[in-house]
Amino acid sequence: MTPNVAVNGYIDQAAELLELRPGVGEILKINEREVGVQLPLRRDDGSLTVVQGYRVQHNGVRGPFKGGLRFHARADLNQSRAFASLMTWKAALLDLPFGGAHGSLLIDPSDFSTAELEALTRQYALAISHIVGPDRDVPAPDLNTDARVMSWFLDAYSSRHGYAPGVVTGKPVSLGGIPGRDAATGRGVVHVLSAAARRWNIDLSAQRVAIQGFGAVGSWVARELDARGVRVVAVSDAGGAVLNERGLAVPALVRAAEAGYSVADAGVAYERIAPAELLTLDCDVLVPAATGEAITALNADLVRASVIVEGAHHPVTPQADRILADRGVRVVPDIVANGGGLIGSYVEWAQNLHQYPWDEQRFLAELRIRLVGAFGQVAEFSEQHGCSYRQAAYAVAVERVTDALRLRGRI
Ligand SMILES: NC(=O)c1ccc[n+]([C@@H]2O[C@H](COP(=O)([O-])OP(=O)(O)OC[C@H]3O[C@@H](n4cnc5c(N)ncnc54)[C@H](O)[C@@H]3O)[C@@H](O)[C@H]2O)c1
Repeated sequence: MTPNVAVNGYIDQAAELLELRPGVGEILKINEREVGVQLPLRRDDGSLTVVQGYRVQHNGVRGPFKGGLRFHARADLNQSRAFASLMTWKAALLDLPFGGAHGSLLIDPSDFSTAELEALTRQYALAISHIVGPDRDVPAPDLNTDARVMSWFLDAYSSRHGYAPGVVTGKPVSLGGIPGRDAATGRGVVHVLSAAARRWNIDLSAQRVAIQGFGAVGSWVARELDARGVRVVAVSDAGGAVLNERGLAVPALVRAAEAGYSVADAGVAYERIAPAELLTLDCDVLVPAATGEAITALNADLVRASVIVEGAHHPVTPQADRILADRGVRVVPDIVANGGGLIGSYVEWAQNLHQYPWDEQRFLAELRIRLVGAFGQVAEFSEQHGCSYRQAAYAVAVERVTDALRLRGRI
């Protein structure tokens, strides 16, 4: 099942829970705009090539579109459709004034020089400059894109439209980015896990946590848990996985990852396990923070954690979701759990619009308040309607977007 089909299935469930009138569910699934661009590039060796790019804008009734831009050879339009829709629901759930968007350039960035990537980014920015802007659509880094790519995008856009730092987020701090953004998603996952533990009367300090993925999200989940004295017993990355029942020395693993090593080669005497094994370890809390569709119908029966907090996008397939629900495993869905990055984008965009910088402490407070608030709303809806947290999260979000559509007279 593609992520797009999965997200549309969740919208159908929300429409049913909210008893929306026929036809509304279909309107919630369509994209307002899908733009394809073909970018000719003269390569460093003088040869010519053409690169395909997309920008998908899902639903903008609650604010400008917002969403990632990725460079990936296997990125496609369907993937962008799913991520754009997911972003609409995440923004609505967190009550941020954005709609969802997503874009991609279909390249393997390792095949291109820095100068070629810069030229492509600038061309892409100009090719879609009529549909982006601080009050239209605000791209952000995603897979294989970063603050440098956002700076090129900002510069190309500004050359045509004037100074507009709010056209992208995820910028360097000196160009209007915010300190603390890198850590926001991982820290946010831990705020949500803490709120869940409080609600379910779980003593977090007694839990054993396993984290799949040790990148921007997973490593910050580990750091934040470690700082709170919670035992991280296993972590993995694409190169391997390590386990220690007594708890891993997170700072040593972070140092190894920052130096470019796998956690499995960190030089610490831990038991090595296969990365796939981490998902079915004997632990209390599992944080999938690497790839989509990590937990499927094939391994959901084997998961031994009693709580899963989705750090990655769509790490649990709908079939796996049903198996886990039947087994009583609690799943905190991605649209609330990994919303910290989007809150960071919102704060960056807001400070760019006002030209009034936020300090890190103010941002961190906003992060906690919004995530804990959204988690509470999801939990209440779930308890009132006897539905899963995922169904509740989508229902709360769908209700907000539907309200905006109704008030604007569109439905
Ligand atoms: N960075 C953010 O702010 C953010 C926000 C929301 C959601 N997400 C999602 O979270 C996930 C992780 O994002 P990130 O920014 O940390 O990416 P990243 O590229 O920084 O890190 C990914 C990590 O996963 C590891 N990995 C890859 N395949 C693996 C496998 N099969 N088994 C174990 N580990 C594996 C990589 O080695 C790396 O450690 C993605 O799904 C992303 O879309 C990220």
